[in-house]
Amino acid sequence: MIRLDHLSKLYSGRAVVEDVSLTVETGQIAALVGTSGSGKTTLLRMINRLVEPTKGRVWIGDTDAAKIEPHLLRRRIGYAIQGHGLFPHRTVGENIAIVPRLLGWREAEISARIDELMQLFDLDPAVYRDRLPHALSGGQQQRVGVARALAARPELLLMDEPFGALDPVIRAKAQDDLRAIQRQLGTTLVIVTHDMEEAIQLGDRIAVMDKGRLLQFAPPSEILTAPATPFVEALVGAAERPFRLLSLSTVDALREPGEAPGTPINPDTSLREALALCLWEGRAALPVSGGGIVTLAALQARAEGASR
Ligand SMILES: Nc1ncnc2c1ncn2[C@@H]1O[C@H](COP(=O)(O)OP(=O)(O)OP(=O)(O)O)[C@@H](O)[C@H]1O
Repeated sequence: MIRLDHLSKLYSGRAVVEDVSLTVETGQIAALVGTSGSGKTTLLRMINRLVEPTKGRVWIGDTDAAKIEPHLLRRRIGYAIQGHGLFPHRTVGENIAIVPRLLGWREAEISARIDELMQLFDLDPAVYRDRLPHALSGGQQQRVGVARALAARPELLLMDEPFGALDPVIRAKAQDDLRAIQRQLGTTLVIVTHDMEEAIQLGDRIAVMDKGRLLQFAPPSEILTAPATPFVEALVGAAERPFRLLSLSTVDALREPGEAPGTPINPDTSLREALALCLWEGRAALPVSGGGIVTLAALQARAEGASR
């Protein structure tokens, strides 16, 4: 668990983060969103003391972060940034090994960990381990950046726009991979993003920031259906809200008994995709593999939850 307790940062008397309190439970993902300059990066960096808070405290479990030497704290907390920040003259394997080495792991253990992470991120160690970062694609470099941040099995991972530079297809894949790996490892994750879709897709909770203040901290469905302020509503995008709400659940959630013609769709299909299929193909219901149907009426009723 990580708890931010009345955290503020002032530069020359001006608050860029103002009195922010929030708790991220162990194994959950919190996504920080907000306009440029709203204080997201500053807030994130106060967690690992790359920026020292002016007021307030950061609790990592029962430990007050202010009581740990910053360099020791940063070995416990993974940190991945846009543009990955890999050392260009060290191989992929050496990059991943940096924190385990600082922590004094045995070489055999480090080597096994490099292979394990590379496989987890779909990078064949036999091919990529001894390459320099420039001999990898941007998406691969980004994955190495995240693997490196996870190398020492941190309880907490901080990510600042980690997928900002990736094209939309690779980005979607990277998000899926991150979510799967995070679930598997049980890591607590705080991620800064400009992208509301990404926040909705990844966040168990979304923190919306504006001018240094936290406007709302709630699960995506609540941010979509009950935005706390007009600003949150605008950021979520009134026109897209029904679709974003539908993207949160799968067909399984609305499956009902019945039969419908056509090729059955997978129960893991998102409600958003199911609605698109109904509309494009002019159908009132779709069959679901394994039995049952999902109806256009049920999809519309669910989407209307967003505009209430
Ligand atoms: N070291 C610093 N000295 C003075 N002002 C700073 C410093 N670091 C950040 N700021 C100011 O604090 C405000 C918040 O910056 P921050 O980078 O936290 O915002 P952000 O929400 O992450 O923005 P972006 O999405 O553009 O990265 C900005 O107005 C920025 O200019």
